[in-house]
Amino acid sequence: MTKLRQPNLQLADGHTMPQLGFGVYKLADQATMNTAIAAAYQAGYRLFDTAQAYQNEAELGTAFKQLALPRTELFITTKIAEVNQGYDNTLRSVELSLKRLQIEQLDLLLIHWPIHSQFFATWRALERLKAEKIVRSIGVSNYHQTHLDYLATKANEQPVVNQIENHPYLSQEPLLAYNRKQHIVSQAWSPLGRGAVLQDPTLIKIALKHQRSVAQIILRWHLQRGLAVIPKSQNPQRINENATIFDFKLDADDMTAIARLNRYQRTGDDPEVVYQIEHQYH
Ligand SMILES: NC(=O)C1=CN([C@@H]2O[C@H](COP(=O)(O)OP(=O)(O)OC[C@H]3O[C@@H](n4cnc5c(N)ncnc54)[C@H](OP(=O)(O)O)[C@@H]3O)[C@@H](O)[C@H]2O)C=CC1
Repeated sequence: MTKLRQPNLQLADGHTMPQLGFGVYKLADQATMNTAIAAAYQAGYRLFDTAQAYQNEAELGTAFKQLALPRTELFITTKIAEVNQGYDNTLRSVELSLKRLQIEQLDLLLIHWPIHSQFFATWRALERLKAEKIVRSIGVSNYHQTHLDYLATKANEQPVVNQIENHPYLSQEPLLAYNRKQHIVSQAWSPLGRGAVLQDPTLIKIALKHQRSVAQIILRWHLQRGLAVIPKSQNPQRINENATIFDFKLDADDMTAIARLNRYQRTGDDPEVVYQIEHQYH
């Protein structure tokens, strides 16, 4: 078995988190999940990122069990779905997530999207789950600076991770700088832009120069900016390819060229819009 040789990032709460993780969004049936998780574990991934909204926590938990992966080696993240926000709903929904995942404790629990009406109630529930050691670390996802600032006005614990959309067409440097300033680790979702950036001529040129795939160049770019990444693939060869990114380096020219590709292009929803639309109804 490939021995894990990948870095951990230090979190502000004293825990650590693998910099490379495996996203399981859209992995649906048990056979596909088992194949993907087996390939990912073999390739050295230890962090697995799911969410209540993906409706595949049960399949992920079953895959861990059927493949007999040691719990102590795994770092498991899930996220509170919009419909489960609020204090009591969050507590109840986490109990169900743990059952589906067949585990006693989560390594990281995130609020999936900033929802105005439930903002503090959901966070209070996360703080309680952390105090009760049901969750080791707590964080947020899709939070902009305004949401982080708003949360900070009443939170006892600050989030240690902000999982945000990030790829060469949406590099979000100001938000990354703000996360850093607040000692929050930025974790890139859709790190490959869901495939949208893979045909970019600049990236293809850099890939040819390093004799690597475009996906590897992008993931390496994330790592060198200090981000955590959670690429998804259901193809064992690509799963392995995406993990083979610790044995080469991009130079300053490559980093500058990739930084110039930013064009504010999202693959998913804009958190500001989600927050404001929801705000109108409360
Ligand atoms: N917090 C949030 O709101 C969100 C979090 N996420 C998380 O982030 C993870 C990753 O994001 P996701 O949206 O899936 O997008 P990614 O950027 O990881 O891209 C996944 C797509 O790229 C393809 N792909 C993967 N590797 C390669 C490769 N080496 N070469 C060519 N194509 C490749 C995959 O196809 P194939 O499977 O066929 O290889 C798939 O279509 C999710 O699984 C989820 O865990 C995602 C969205 C929102």
